[in-house]
Amino acid sequence: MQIDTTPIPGLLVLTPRRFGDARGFFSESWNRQTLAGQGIDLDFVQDNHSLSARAGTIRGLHYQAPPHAQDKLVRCGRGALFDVAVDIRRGSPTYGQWFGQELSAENGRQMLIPRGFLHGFVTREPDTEICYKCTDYYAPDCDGAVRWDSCGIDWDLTSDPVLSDKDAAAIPLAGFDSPFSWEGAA
Ligand SMILES: Cc1cn([C@H]2C[C@H](O)[C@@H](COP(=O)(O)OP(=O)(O)O[C@H]3O[C@H](C)C(=O)[C@H](O)[C@H]3O)O2)c(=O)[nH]c1=O
Repeated sequence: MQIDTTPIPGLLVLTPRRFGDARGFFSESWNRQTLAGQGIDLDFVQDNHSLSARAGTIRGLHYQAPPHAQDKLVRCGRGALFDVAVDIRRGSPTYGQWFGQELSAENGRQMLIPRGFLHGFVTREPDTEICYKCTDYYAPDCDGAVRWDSCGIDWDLTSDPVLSDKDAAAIPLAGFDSPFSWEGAA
């Protein structure tokens, strides 16, 4: 597994090795033992999968607050998307900074997003599917959202995004009272 750092501490891009042959390829998209040997030991308990029919669909920016904060390992199963994480760990030297990465079925890249980040993505193709593992279960009472257009993210949109009502009504990052701190405490 190739592990690349990003300008934001803790936020990583993982690229599994692909074993190609005449049929196509095989890759291990996650192996806990292998990654623990590379210093990444996460216990995923839930696997999520969503399909977005239209290119230009934005889902996010979401977080799940403590005590049910989630680390996420995100990949694109079909199509292509631009995956974004925003650091909202109070006291972090990169608080409010964002990083984005093109994830596609073709490039096989994954984003490893620690708890303490907002997560969102915009689809680049129709019928794009995202699959991501989480280290805690869905907890609706801890679910939160920040406006997609309030963090200075360059989404590279060519038209208005497709949004859920929840995302369209989300609060801006300015004035947001983050439940996360740099030391990882709630
Ligand atoms: C997240 C989640 C949702 N749901 C149900 C609740 C709703 O009835 C329905 C759609 O939920 P939502 O509109 O929040 O889905 P997304 O807009 O794709 O939200 C996700 O997208 C961003 C990018 C994320 O990183 C989060 O995992 C998550 O917030 O699925 C569940 O049953 N379990 C879950 O874990």
